Amino acid sequence: MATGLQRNLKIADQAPPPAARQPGETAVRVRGLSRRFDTRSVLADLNLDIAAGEFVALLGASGCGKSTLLRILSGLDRDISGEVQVPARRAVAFQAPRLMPWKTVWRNVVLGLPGRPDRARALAALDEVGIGHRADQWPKVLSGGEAQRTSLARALVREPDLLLLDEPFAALDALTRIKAQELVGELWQRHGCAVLLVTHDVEEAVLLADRVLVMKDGVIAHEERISLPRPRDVAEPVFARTRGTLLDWLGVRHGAARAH
Ligand SMILES: Nc1ncnc2c1ncn2[C@@H]1O[C@H](COP(=O)(O)OP(=O)(O)OP(=O)(O)O)[C@@H](O)[C@H]1O
Repeated sequence: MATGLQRNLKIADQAPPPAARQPGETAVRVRGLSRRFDTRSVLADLNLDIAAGEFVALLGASGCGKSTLLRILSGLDRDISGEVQVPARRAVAFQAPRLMPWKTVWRNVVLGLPGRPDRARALAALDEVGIGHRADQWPKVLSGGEAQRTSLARALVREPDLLLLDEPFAALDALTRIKAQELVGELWQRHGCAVLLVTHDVEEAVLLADRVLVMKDGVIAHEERISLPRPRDVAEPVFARTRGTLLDWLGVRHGAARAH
C-alpha cells in the first residue's frame, strides 16, 4: 500500500534543544490525515496542530481512533494518506509499560539508544521519576506504578520534543494514578516538550492539558482551551463547567447529546 507518511513526513533532522525553541513554533502539523482498515475508515481527513511545548489531551469514545492517531504520530503506522509533520525526537509511553523482562530496569531505560548503554544517563532519568533505587532490579519486581515510571524514564531519556502518552495511567490504582498524573505535569513543565495524552478520563485531561480535544467520526470534533492556573482544583466552578462541556461532547451526560 501507499506509504503516505514516508512520502509526506517532513522530519526536522536536527531538532533544536528546548531552550532554543521559538514561541509559537509548531511541534505537530497534520493535514488531511486518513487511515482505513480494510473497508473501514477510522481517520477521515483529520487536521491537527500542536505547538512546541503545548500539553494536549485527546478524548473520544472507545474505538474512535485515538490510539491509531498516536501510532501514526509515533511513526509505528505508516499506511496512511495525508500530511504529517512531527519532530525527529519523539517518544511514546503506552498503558502497558512493555519492559523487557530479561533486562534490568536501568538497561530497559536506555534500550535502543545508540552507543554503549549509559548507566549514568539511565540513573538520572530514573531518579527524576523517583525510582533510582530500582535501577538494578528486574522488571518483574516492580509495582504497576514503578513500571509506568520506568516507562516514563525511558521516554524522557530520549529528550523528546514530542511525548506521546497512550492512556499511561489507566491500569493504576486511584492513589498511584494521582501521583503519576502529578509527576507527568512536573516532568512536562521541566522538560518543555509538547505532549499528546490519550485518555478516557475527562478530569485527568482538564487537570493536565492546555487544550483538550474530542475525537469523533474520524476527526477532531471539538477543542476546549483550558486557561485555569496550575495546579488546578477539581472543585473550581470553571473546572466543573469545563468537565461538563466535555462530557456533553462525549455524549455521556444525561440528556446531553449535542448537535454538531
Ligand atoms: N491493525 C488494525 N487492524 C484492523 N483494525 C484496526 C487496527 N488497529 C485499529 N483498528 C480499528 O480501528 C478502530 C480504532 O482503534 P483505536 O485503537 O485507534 O481506537 P481508540 O480510540 O484508541 O480506542 P480505545 O479508547 O478503546 O483504546 C477500532 O475499530 C479498531 O478495531
